[in-house]
Amino acid sequence: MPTPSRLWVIDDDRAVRFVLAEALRDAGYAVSAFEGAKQALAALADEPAPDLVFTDVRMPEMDGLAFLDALKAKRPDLPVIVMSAYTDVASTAGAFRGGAHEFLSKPFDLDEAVALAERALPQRDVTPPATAPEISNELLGDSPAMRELFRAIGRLAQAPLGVLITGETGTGKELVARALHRESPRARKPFVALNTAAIPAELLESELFGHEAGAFTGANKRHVGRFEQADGGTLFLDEIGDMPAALQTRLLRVLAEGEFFRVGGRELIKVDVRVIAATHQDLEARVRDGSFRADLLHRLDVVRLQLPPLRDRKGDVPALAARFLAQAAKKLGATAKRFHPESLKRLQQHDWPGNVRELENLCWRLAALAPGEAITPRDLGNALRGGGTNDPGDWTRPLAQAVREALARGDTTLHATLREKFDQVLLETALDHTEGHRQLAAEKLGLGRNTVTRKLGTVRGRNKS
Ligand SMILES: Nc1ncnc2c1ncn2[C@@H]1O[C@H](COP(=O)(O)OP(=O)(O)OP(=O)(O)O)[C@@H](O)[C@H]1O
Repeated sequence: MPTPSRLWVIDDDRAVRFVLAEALRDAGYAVSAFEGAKQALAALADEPAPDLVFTDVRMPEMDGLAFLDALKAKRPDLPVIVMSAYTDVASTAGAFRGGAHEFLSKPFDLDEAVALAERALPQRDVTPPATAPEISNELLGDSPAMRELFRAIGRLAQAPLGVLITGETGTGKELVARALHRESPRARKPFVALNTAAIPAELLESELFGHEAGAFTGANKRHVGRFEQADGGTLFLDEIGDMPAALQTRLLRVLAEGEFFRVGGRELIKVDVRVIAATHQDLEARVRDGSFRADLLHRLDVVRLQLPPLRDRKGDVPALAARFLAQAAKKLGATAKRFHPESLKRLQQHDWPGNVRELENLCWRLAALAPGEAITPRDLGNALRGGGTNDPGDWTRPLAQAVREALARGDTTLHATLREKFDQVLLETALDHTEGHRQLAAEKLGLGRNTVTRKLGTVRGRNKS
């Protein structure tokens, strides 16, 4: 499996940064995002250079063109895409003079940005969404529940039945869907995944069914939807419980008839797609409260696969941990570490609310940060969530100091700016922790998803206008 190209996104606007990084990740790239050019330059000293960079121009500390100069001095061949809302000749010419590969004017279409990335990465091993990097992960597990699951996958892969995969977040629902596809007669055709919760409701319909040029403001070229992309193969609809009511109705019709119109289109599109849906929600409860259609549930839920949470199969923890440490070492080009037996015991005592994903993230952090070859309980104490020191005094003291200084300067907007900063740190850290997964970030912060979306700003809308 080729390693995905590594992309950097640098923008001080957190919303742009987030949606662009997310779109590029969806396209199969490994993406790191930075809020400023300085942070990106600092990262260049510590980690291998990326394959492609997207950078904004106007940023507070160091502007994108100065960054471009600094970057080109170190890496003359690295392609850089410069993004800006200022498309005057001076800015664009400045960018190209500085060696920019492309100029992307804001607001831009995310598809356009992804297409640009594709073109800017010549002769790379193309990793379309159908073979995103996670696929190299084989499902691992020796517990009775997992063995039963593997048998079910073997049986179900051959049958053209709808499958509903349920289980808490991070339990491996997507991995199971990929395995079902890989073992099926459709294996040579695409596997296309779409996370319903990650896409704003107003864009979801065109994401699923495509649109014709001019179908709505911002639709300047034809877009082929995920259903068409998955023709002959499998469409994985994650977080199906979050699908808006109108779209549930449309999806039901398409599933029943196997044909549809693109948004704004007249041509009837016929597809042969196996739909596998997943959810961490209790869909029966959603049917009862009227937010999910019973007939859609029945159509999707021909066979149900229930994934057990990691806390119910802690026997699988050591093998998973060893696998993740080995994978991380390989990616980081370092010698593999191992867990000290005492550390393994602690791992098995932990409750794993984020399931396998939480364990995987922990292993990656430890592979990078633990000082010795054997990971000690002390290393774990620092890395395991809930095991570290969480004294609120840690951050209130510097905050009080900053407030004192700002008051001394005569600042009168302190509450608004600090509150915004507070939200920003909270949201970005949570999104980073959940790898950009909004619903999960909202849950972890004890907020509603809508609140998180509102706080993040409606940048997609802004982008399209
Ligand atoms: N049994 C397993 N063996 C190996 N890796 C696993 C297993 N289960 C999950 N993983 C890894 O854990 C991570 C999370 O898995 P995945 O994305 O499939 O979870 P999910 O249930 O779809 O999560 P969400 O509901 O948040 O979308 C992935 O990197 C996946 O490779």
